[in-house]
Amino acid sequence: MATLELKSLRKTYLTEEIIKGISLSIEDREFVVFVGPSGCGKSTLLRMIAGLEDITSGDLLIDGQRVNDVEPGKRGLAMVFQSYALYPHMDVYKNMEFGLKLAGVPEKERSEKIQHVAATLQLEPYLHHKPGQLSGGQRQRVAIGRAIVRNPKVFLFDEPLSNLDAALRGQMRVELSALHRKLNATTIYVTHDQVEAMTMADKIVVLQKGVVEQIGSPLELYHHPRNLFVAKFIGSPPMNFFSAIFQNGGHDGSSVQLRDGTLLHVPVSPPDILPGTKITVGIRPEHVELAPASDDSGVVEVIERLGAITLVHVRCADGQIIVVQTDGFTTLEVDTPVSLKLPPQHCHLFAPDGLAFEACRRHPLAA
Ligand SMILES: Nc1ncnc2c1ncn2[C@@H]1O[C@H](COP(=O)(O)OP(=O)(O)OP(=O)(O)O)[C@@H](O)[C@H]1O
Repeated sequence: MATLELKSLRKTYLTEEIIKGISLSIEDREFVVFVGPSGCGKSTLLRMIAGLEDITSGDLLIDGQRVNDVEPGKRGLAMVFQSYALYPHMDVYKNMEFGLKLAGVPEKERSEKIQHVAATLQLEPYLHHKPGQLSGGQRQRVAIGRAIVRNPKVFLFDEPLSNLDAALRGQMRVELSALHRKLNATTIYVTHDQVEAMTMADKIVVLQKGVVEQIGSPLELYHHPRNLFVAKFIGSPPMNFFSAIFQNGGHDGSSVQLRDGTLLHVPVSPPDILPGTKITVGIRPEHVELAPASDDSGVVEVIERLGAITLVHVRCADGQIIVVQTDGFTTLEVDTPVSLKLPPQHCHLFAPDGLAFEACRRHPLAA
């Protein structure tokens, strides 16, 4: 059982503030992913939780106890690093045994734990191999096994899959999710890869420049991004954006005019902005509708056939490229003139400060 609470955590290196007052609660057994672009502070935040970095100000609570000054080994956490950090001269068994030995666990118990974890992670055939004789995925499993044998209250993962190739990353994502279900331990996972965040997390924390941009379930972030940053960061291929002019609005929605003159009435309530304000309309590739056209308002420039789906890149009259996701059977060809339709119920509106207009519709799964 482990809950964590971060209360206004701050971290300053010399004069530069890297973590700028982060507050969040992590529930028992939750799988929380910190995601954000390189340099946003996610590893620093994880290391502060692990006790590998001092906390400049704020409180860190584990199971309700303030642990700011508790040394790393006594926090009940285990961390898995991107670099695996295995001892090269020790075999797999000894790598997993090392921490247990230090903790004074008797030999019989050590052996039982290691055998059990090795079976869980399918590492039994490699127990007497050195790390240099293992593949990247196997090494990562050893690093995870070394964390598991210590039976920590909380697992911390710092970009554990980024040294693996794409296929292995996909496989390890599934394995880690299954492992989390089996171990049921609170987990904090750092990545810059939004696909990892979307596929593994119960809760995603999107960070930028040391502040939290949004916290929510994967689908909440996908369907209801709080601002332009989250809308751009979550989703692959990313959301399309158009500039538009806000006309007027009320409780039932907002009227906006696109650059080509099209009027849209989008069912989201406007913030306090004036008619004539320049805003941004966003729509995901799977929501844009394509139709054959006789004029040259849009032309298919590139077609990416991915099997089950096809991504159609359309060049609009103003030169902007819009990506449209269609099914795998589309007969469209490059250079075909097409028109784009933006169903208003799927449009997101963002005010000049980047904040999303208040959503008055909810996606059924984005609780
Ligand atoms: N020991 C340090 N001294 C000074 N600045 C540091 C130190 N460690 C990290 N930083 C700075 O803090 C910022 C956040 O770094 P951090 O490693 O937490 O980012 P990140 O989001 O994990 O990035 P990445 O995905 O590239 O690992 C960066 O600008 C980095 O240069």
